Amino acid sequence: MAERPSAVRCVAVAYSGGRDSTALAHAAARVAAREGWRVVALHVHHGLSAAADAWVRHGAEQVAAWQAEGLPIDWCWRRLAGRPPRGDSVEAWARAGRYAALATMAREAGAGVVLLAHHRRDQAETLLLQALRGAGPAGLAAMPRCAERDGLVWLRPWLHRPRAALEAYLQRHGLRWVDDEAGNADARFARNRLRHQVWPALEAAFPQAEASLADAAARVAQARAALDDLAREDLGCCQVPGGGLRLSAWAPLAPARRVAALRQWFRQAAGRPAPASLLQRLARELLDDAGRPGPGGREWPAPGGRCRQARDLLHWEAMAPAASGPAPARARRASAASASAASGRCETLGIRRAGRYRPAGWSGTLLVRRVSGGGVPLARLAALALRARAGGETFQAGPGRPPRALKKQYQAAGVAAAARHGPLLWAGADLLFVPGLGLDARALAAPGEPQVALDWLPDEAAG
Ligand SMILES: Nc1ncnc2c1ncn2[C@@H]1O[C@H](COP(=O)(O)OP(=O)(O)OP(=O)(O)O)[C@@H](O)[C@H]1O
Repeated sequence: MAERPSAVRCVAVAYSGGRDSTALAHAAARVAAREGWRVVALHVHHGLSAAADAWVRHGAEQVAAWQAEGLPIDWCWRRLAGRPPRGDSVEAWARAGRYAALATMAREAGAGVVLLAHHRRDQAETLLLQALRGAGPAGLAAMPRCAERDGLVWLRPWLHRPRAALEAYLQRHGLRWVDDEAGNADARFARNRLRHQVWPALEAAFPQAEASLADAAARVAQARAALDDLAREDLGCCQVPGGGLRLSAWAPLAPARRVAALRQWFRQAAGRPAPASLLQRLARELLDDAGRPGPGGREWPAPGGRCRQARDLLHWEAMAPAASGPAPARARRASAASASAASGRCETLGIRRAGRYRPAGWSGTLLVRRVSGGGVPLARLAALALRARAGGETFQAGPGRPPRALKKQYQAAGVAAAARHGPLLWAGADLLFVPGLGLDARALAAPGEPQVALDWLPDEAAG
């Protein structure tokens, strides 16, 4: 039999202890027993509910009971640190922390795939909630069955399965689960209101609601993929090397395609989705009444930075995020990044694949090579800021070594002054790469993550 890729030898299941992920963890462990894999059940304690300690105990006991039955399943859990910042959405904070913790645990366990227990009812609810928020195609496509993120494959194997099928599975195998009764009843959360106040009436009036809404989401997902392709093609015709958007090439597009190309451009440049209001403003304000690019020198603030028009080009300028929390190293890095930004020399570059890149404003070529170890995660290059040294930056030369001032690192490594020219590469407040020194050890990818090595070739050496 052909050797299985190592990524599937250990499969992780995001296991809340609730009904759906209990069924999924059990089913995955049974398949793993047949196929000779291992499963690791990953649980996140959000530190938000008084009952969360009991859920951890339940999970550990359940997994031990499955082990005693001979199922190849391990248990791993982590507690999130901190609290949601004042005024922020508790749900969004918990979701972001949960996915980050799941990714870390999966990598540590050597799993390349993480299974999530969402099913067809969850998908139908997601579509409705997105519609009620006024979402566009990206939101209405609801949850993808499969996504690659942080070097992991996130899979929802039961996304097309009716909720009733999961209930039948639980009954058939006599499985027990925990209910987050307080959390599920909390009417502050939109999903709970939908579940308790709307869904029973909806299903009584439209018995096919679950299936039809999930189908609709799948169709929107297809349409969205096609629109994204078109937007990428359009963008390809108006983007310049270095990432800027050439407005004279963008202006002749039909209005809806202009917005789609802008959305695509922003996502690539800023590494996050554009707020709908920003897209509307840009689409309205970038062109004058005659449909020509307006005068340059204008800027539009945006989350994480700003869009700036310089004559015929629209650029993205990333700003260092405000340091969250007391970590002094982070604060130092952030202030170095903003000092660097303040020095005025900042270009942006979005890299999605290996190749040679010539960023505008710098005399040289950035060489990006796929490597299997010792590289930086490719995903971190999606929105790079290229800056000159501004003083105050620190660089960590190797894992386990202390970060030290860049100047000291150059001296220690004996890098000649001439070889120090070139841009520092930043992702947000994190320094990734320094010409002459290489990758900062804090930016190194985890084993198995898609990663690349970087080299800066000044023009005389670029060839
Ligand atoms: N605390 C958690 N730890 C690990 N995985 C989780 C956690 N909460 C949710 N998940 C994963 O995300 C999926 C969807 O989350 P959701 O909040 O809908 O689940 P739940 O209602 O808490 O639990 P379940 O889906 O198991 O009934 C879960 O099925 C599970 O795979």
